[in-house]
Order: sequence, then structure tokens, then C-alpha cells
Amino acid sequence: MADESSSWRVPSLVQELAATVREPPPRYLVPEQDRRGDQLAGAEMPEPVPTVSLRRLLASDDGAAEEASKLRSALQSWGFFLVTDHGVEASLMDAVMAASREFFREPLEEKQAYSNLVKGRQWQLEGYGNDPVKTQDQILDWSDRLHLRVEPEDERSLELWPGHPERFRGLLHEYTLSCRRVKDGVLRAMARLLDLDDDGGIIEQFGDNKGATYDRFNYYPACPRPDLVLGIRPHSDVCVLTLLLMDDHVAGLQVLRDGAWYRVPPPAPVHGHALLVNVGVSLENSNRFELLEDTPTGDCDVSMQIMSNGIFRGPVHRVVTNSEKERVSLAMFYAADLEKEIEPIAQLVDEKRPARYKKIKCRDFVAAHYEHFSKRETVIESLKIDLGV
Ligand SMILES: O=C(O)CCC(=O)C(=O)O
Ligand SMILES: [Fe+2]
Repeated sequence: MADESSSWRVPSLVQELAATVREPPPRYLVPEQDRRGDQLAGAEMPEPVPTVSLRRLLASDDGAAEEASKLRSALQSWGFFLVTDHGVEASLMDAVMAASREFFREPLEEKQAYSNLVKGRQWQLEGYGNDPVKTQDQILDWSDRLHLRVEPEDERSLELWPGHPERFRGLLHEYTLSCRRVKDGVLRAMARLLDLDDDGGIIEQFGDNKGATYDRFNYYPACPRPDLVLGIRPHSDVCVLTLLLMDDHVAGLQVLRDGAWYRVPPPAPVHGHALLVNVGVSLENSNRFELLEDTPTGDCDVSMQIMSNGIFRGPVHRVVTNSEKERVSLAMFYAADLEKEIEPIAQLVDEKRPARYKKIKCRDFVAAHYEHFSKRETVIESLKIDLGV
């Protein structure tokens, strides 16, 4: 156990806290300027969430071009979209969500067996718990999570994979395999939008089973004061691409666009079991994408931001809480091989568009992200090359 003087490093699991407190403790309150009025409520999106059919996108007929243009406009406008016709069985998605809910309903001792704190103290990425707490005044998020590396398969820490419910492991394995095909299809379509020969090496680096894939089960207990706390603070995901399986009924995700926060509704029944894909892009120039002058973004699906030399950018997003209902979501993060360096793809670097980011080893990047995240900062700034313009 942590000694008295550093007990702030190991806050309660939010699920336990939510069961006992009537008001969120001060450590969870977002800075006052960010919660004045109803700032955390967010605005309704002025249009439906962009939706792209993966089957049509990958077909070899005229429909594919039409779908690609929808993808392009989704990436340019919001930086995320719902993918339908993705081939992941609806029953599998339901089963994974149900197993996730069941896991979080298990008694504390059962869940603690998979803790992300080594010896009750030292934080590691994988396992059940919260984010690392680096400073005493760090503002905490109203959520718990189970974070597991699912690929490459031979690097799974199976001792951290829940044994209850019993079907959990098998379902997660099956879901991982199904999502892999969706990710490969989406990456291929994005590489095509960039006119990259041989996919610019994107598939080589991230396709099949080569990169590191993490699956994060998020659990947001009901919160007595959704106007004062966040489920997850503003951030962008540290990876190439995220496939997000959202709660069917409870909203919570919000996306930042032009300085305003918009509520992303749960997928409408008409879209069945759509997955949300996070990755963004700036401005178009003929059949390629041209760089926008830097607008503040977060750490994007940052490997992709670096590799695409700033062309693709991930949306900054956050999650709000709900006073009556708990919420679960399941994010599959696709990152580069942790031992590999990520850098702008050679085909996207030329005199007109010199490299904008330094190369960095993926493992160092992930570590730096968590360092900055705890301070509500972003790490991409530190990787920018000063082009003197
Ligand atoms: O719960 C959600 O909808 C989003 C979760 C998220 O942003 C994350 O896990 O990085
Ligand atoms: Fe996220």
C-alpha cells in the first residue's frame, strides 16, 4: 500500500466513490473557467455524424468513389465518422459490451486482481484502474477503465485479462480479429485518399498484426454533478486510428470543432452497430490534402499526424457524465510497433512540404503522452520542427 504521504497518488476507483459520495470531491472538479454556466453540456451537432460504408468504400465499382468522397469530407469536416457495413457481427459487439458491463459489476476484489498498480502503487498502462496521478493538484476524471494490449497476440498479458465473466477472454479475442479487418480497410482507404503508392507503408507498418493494439474498456459511473466534472478530459488518442464502440443508449462523447464542443449522439438504430472512427484531416488541394496553418489540436491520433506529415489530424474530444445512468465504451487503439520509430512518410515530404515532425520511437511517444496528459498538455508540440515560417 502507498504510505500516508503519497496516498494522493492512488485515488479511489470512481465506481467505489460514486457509490458513496453525494458530491464529487474537489479533486474531480474541472477548472472553474471551463465549467462556468453550462459549458460542459456541449451543443447539438448541426448535422448527422458522417457515415461511411466500408463495404462500398472497398468495392471496385463506382460506389467506391462516391464513398471515398464521403470519407474525405468526413475527415475534413469533423475528423471522425461512423463506419457501417464493417463486417463485425452485431451479436459479437453486443456480447462484448455485455461482458464489459458484467466485468465492471464484479465485486471490487475480483476486479482488483487485474489492477494496473504494481504492488498497489506503481502505475502501469495495462490493467484495471485509473490514469496515473503525477501531481497532488491533478484534476481527476470520473471514470475507471480496463486497459489491455490485444496485439501482437504473443505479447498479451493474459494474467490481466478478466477470468469473469468466463466468456470475456474468448469474446475479446474474437472482437480483436474482427476489428483488425475494419482497421486495415479504413487505413487502406485513407492511404488511397493521399494517393500513396503501396499505401505509403502504412499497411506494412500497422496492417495485419504488426502494430501494438490496445483495447480500453471505459466505465463512467453515474455522477451527481455532470456540470462540474468530466468523464475524460479533452484529449486526442495516441495512435494511428481508434475504433470506438459506444454505448447504444447513453451519450457522453463530445468533439471540439472551431472552438466549440459538440455532443456526439449514440449511433442511431438506423446505423445498427456502427463503429466510430477517429482520425482527422485538414484542407484539400486537388486530389491531395494540403496543410492548414496550425490550428490547435491535441495529440491527434498522433502517429498518423506525424506519418502523414500533419495532413491527418485527430479530433480533440472529451467525455461528459450523466447524473442517472452509467455509461460504457470500448476503444480499440491502433498504434505503431512500440519499438519502431514513427516519422513522416517519405512520399509526403518534399521541398514544398518539408518534414514537420521529428521522428520518435513509439514507446517514447506513448510515455511522453501520459506525462503531458496528466498536466492537461499535449506532446505533439514538442515534436514540431521549426520551419521558420
Ligand atoms: O467513451 C467514449 O465515448 C470515448 C472514450 C475515449 O475518448 C478514449 O477512451 O480515449
Ligand atoms: Fe479518446
